[in-house]
Amino acid sequence: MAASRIDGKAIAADVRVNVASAVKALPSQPTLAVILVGEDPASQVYVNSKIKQTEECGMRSLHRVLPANATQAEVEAEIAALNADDEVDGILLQLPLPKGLDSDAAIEKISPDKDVDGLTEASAGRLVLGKLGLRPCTPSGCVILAKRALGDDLSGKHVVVVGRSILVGKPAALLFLAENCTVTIAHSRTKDLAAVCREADILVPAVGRPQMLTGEYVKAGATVIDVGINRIDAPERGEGKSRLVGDAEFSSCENIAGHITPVPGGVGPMTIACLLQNTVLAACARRGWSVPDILNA
Ligand SMILES: Nc1nc(=O)c2c([nH]1)NC[C@@H]1CN(c3ccc(C(=O)N[C@@H](CCC(=O)O)C(=O)O)cc3)C=[N+]21
Repeated sequence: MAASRIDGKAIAADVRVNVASAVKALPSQPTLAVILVGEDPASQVYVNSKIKQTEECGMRSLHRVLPANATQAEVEAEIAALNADDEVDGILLQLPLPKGLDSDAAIEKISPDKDVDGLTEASAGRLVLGKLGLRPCTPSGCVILAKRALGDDLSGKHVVVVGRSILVGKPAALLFLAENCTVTIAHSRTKDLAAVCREADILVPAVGRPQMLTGEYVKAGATVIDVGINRIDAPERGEGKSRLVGDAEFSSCENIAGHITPVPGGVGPMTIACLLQNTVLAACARRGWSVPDILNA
């Protein structure tokens, strides 16, 4: 029997509706600042959709564009100015930066209070220590999707995260651990990866290899939350055409899994929804407002 699809697009829209109601309940409008360095077309598309969705949720958005040949000091000066601007609640530095710039060093300049991507050392430390803080967006989206499929209580579920990246794999493992899951982090050196993956109640492929995890990696009835967004050639659609696929091979996994996220329309839209939610949370923490109930659900 085919797995039921977890509709990330619809669930992200639900999250944004909640964010918009939360914004209405606040004393004033939160502001998200997005810094784009260079003219990478894919980054421009992402940034534009972040700006559009920020405004649709009733928040202010600031857009800072630096040329591709900007220096490290210029990028960091822009961050410093936004840190110092009391109107700004969240700062997002669009990644990747052009070659020659040090993104780790730049991210570290973002005030942890405004770190809506959850990527600074302070945010990572708070996550590890179980302290209040801003959580990385893609992993938060994965937890929300798993809860929509399985219910809010994930305790005791065996989660296998495949991939140990700083951006996704590691923080996803920690967020599922905070939900009282039993967590395994598998990676390129894991022995008999398929057998490890077949132990998973919730399988989270986050390796960046198109369609690597086939149905053989999935336990019958398991939930697959596919983090991969890979663009591959699609000659069947015509010369030079491409399409997006996940790290899981959808057609074979769909026959075995109980629930599965599609790509596109799965984790991707949740990343931006969680960014908007983080902006509200950052505004509340910075300004001493209580978090509207609708976001505590
Ligand atoms: N500081 C920073 N924070 C980020 O969160 C960040 C970043 N830099 N740089 C780039 C990556 C990528 N990313 C995506 C967000 C949404 C979709 C998304 O909504 N994708 C759609 C498909 C979009 C399409 O059709 O191309 C989907 O999966 O359905 C994808 C990718 C955020 N990133």
